Amino acid sequence: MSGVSPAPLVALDRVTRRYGDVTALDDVSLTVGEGEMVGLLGPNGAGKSTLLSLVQGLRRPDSGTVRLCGLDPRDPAARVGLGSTPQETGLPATLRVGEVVDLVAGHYRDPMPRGEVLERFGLTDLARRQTGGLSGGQRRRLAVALSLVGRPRVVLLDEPTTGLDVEARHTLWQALRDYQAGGATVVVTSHYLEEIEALARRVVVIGAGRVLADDDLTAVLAMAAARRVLLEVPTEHEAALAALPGVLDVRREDRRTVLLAGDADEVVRALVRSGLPFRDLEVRGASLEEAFLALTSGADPEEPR
Ligand SMILES: Nc1ncnc2c1ncn2[C@@H]1O[C@H](COP(=O)(O)OP(=O)(O)OP(=O)(O)O)[C@@H](O)[C@H]1O
Repeated sequence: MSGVSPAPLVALDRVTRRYGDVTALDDVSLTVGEGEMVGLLGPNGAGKSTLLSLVQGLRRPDSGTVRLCGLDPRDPAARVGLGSTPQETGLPATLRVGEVVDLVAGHYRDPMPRGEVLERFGLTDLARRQTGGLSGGQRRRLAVALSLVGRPRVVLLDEPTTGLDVEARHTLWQALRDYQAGGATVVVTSHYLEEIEALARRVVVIGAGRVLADDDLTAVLAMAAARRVLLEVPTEHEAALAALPGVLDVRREDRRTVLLAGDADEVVRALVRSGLPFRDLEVRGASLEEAFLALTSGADPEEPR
C-alpha cells in the first residue's frame, strides 16, 4: 500500500494534447503517488499511449502541465528515475540477451546485476542467445526487463503483454508485481481488463481522451459488470424507465429502448412492479466501454442516442 505520499511522482494537471484535429487527451488531471500500481484501462485510441509519452517527455502538452518526480519530464534529472517500455521495442538483433542487459546497465550508476534481471524475468537460460533468435514472447519479456535495469522509481509500461501466451503473461505479471513490491511506482496501460486486474489496485479508465473513472479495482470491476436491458415501450414511458431504481442510463436503439443497469435483476423486478407496458425484454452484457461511458456521462436520460 502506498500510504501517504508527500509529492506525486507523476502529475498531470488539466492536460490537453491534440494531433491536428484529433484531441488525444482532453483536460486530463491525474496524480500517481510513490509505490502505487496504477492501471490505465481504455479501448484503442483512448489516449493511453499519448499520456505515457507526455510523462516520458517525448511529447509536450498543448495546454496544462505534466510533472515527473516533481520536474518537467524533459529535464534529464526527472528521467533518471524512469523506466519505460513502449508497445513496440527494437532490440539489436545480433547482440546476446546478456550483452543487451549489460549495454543498458552501462547507462546507470547502480544497475541491477545481470543475473538478477534475467532471473526475475525467466531469461536466465537465454543469456547467450542472440536477441534476433528470440520468440516474440521472449523478446517482450526482455524489453520489459530492460526497463527495470536502472532500478527506476517510476515504471511506465504500454500494453506489456499484448500478444503473449498465458505462461509468458503470468511470468511478466509476477516480475512486475515483485518489482513494485520493492517500493516502485508502476503505471501500466492495457485494453484488457484481465491484465489490469492482475496488476493494478487502482484503475484509471480512459475513453476518448478523458478520465472516465478513477477508482480502486473492486469498484471498477463492479462497473464493468454492467448489463443492458433491452425492451420495447411506448416512447412516452421512457422518462419513467429512467427513474426506475438501478437504471444507470437510458438510450434508444432502433425500435427498442436500452437500459443500462448495474444489477439487471433489480431493474427487471422494478420494471414489473411499475406496471409500465413493455414487450420483447432481453438482458445482455454491456461492453466495457458502454459501461464506463454510461456510468460517467451522469446517466443523462434526456439524451437518448
Ligand atoms: N502521431 C499521431 N498523429 C496523429 N494522431 C495520433 C498520433 N498518435 C495518436 N493519434 C491519435 O490520438 C488518439 C489517441 O491515441 P493513443 O495512441 O494515445 O491511444 P491509445 O489509448 O494508446 O490507443 P492504443 O491502445 O491503440 O495505442 C487516437 O485517435 C489516435 O489515432
